[in-house]
Amino acid sequence: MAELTMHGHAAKPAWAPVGRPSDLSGAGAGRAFCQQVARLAVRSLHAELALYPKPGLVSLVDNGSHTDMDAATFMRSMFALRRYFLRIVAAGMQDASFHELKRLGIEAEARMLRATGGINTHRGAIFCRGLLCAAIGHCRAQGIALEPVNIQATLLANWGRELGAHSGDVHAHSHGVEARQRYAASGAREEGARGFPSVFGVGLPALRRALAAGRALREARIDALFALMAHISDTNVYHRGGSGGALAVRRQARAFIARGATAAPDWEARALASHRSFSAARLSPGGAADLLGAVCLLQSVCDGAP
Ligand SMILES: CC(C)(COP(=O)(O)OP(=O)(O)OC[C@H]1O[C@@H](n2cnc3c(N)ncnc32)[C@H](O[C@H]2O[C@H](COP(=O)(O)OP(=O)(O)OP(=O)(O)O)[C@@H](O)[C@H]2O)[C@@H]1O)[C@@H](O)C(=O)NCCC(=O)NCCS
Ligand SMILES: Nc1ncnc2[nH]cnc12
Repeated sequence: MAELTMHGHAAKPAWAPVGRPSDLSGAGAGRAFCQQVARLAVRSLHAELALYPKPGLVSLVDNGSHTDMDAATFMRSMFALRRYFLRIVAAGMQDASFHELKRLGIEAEARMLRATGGINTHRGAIFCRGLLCAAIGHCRAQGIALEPVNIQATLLANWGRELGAHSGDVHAHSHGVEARQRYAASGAREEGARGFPSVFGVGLPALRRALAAGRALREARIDALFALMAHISDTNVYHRGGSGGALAVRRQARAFIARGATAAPDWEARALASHRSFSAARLSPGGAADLLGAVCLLQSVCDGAP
């Protein structure tokens, strides 16, 4: 979205800078900004879903490792989250407390589960992208340039302390909790507590590098996904494949990257081979998929990408 290209405020936004939080309740510039970021957040959910091939993951082409959800399930979830993103950008603009963001996140999870008939499509996305939206809103309200480094710093400065202490009170028996207990694996909570270093320090740089090297957006997103798979501790992978599965995911992703990722002429065949082998083993890097979507959101907000 061209209007959101605001590196260091160099490009002119299509609306006046937001000065007053009261704009949010009316049809003013604040509301327009919230709507646009919410649209980009939903679009980032779609970008992640539409990307193919993604090892073991659901796309518009097939269901990968999943028997209980398909692209239609994700689309229903996506539409159910529109208002959440709008509200959480607005909350960030209005200096909301962590407690308020968490309340919005929990409410959004309930809406997602209603829309999908109880299937967890986007819990990780609700958490990570919700916090990013709040930080983007806060930056905007404070006149801080929408650059990745500022968004991450804003996230940590405003909600980092509570994120660090965010423990078992939401889902005491989640797959993430189980992975932590059984395998000492970190997951979404640890990512959040550190300001999503995998998004800012791994996924986004991989995507930008691929684009700078002249590759298309699709290839750049594949590179970002494999970079994330090689790097993160994905509790969804631990839940389905244990430590052996987690090791296999990292190894395959590293091998893909070592061969040049999407710069290699046969990258698509190798990504497809990973997709088939993950699907056969029921492995699903859902955490990496969520973080890839967050990368797509940041790229559209900070770089003005589609
Ligand atoms: C902090 C919470 C988000 C919860 O975290 P917790 O540690 O309790 O873990 P989970 O409940 O398991 O959910 C975490 C989801 O985050 C994704 N994820 C995994 N690893 C990482 C990672 N390293 N970094 C970032 N994100 C990660 C992952 O989401 C994807 O997996 C989903 C499928 O998961 P699951 O249902 O476990 O597995 P299935 O394969 O469906 O299992 P079967 O039943 O088929 O066997 C997939 O859809 C992706 O979304 C994890 O699921 C949370 O508790 C919390 O606080 N929430 C409310 C507050 C909130 O959102 N606030 C926002 C603003 S503060
Ligand atoms: N495309 C996808 N397939 C499976 N799990 C996911 N979690 C987030 N995106 C996903």
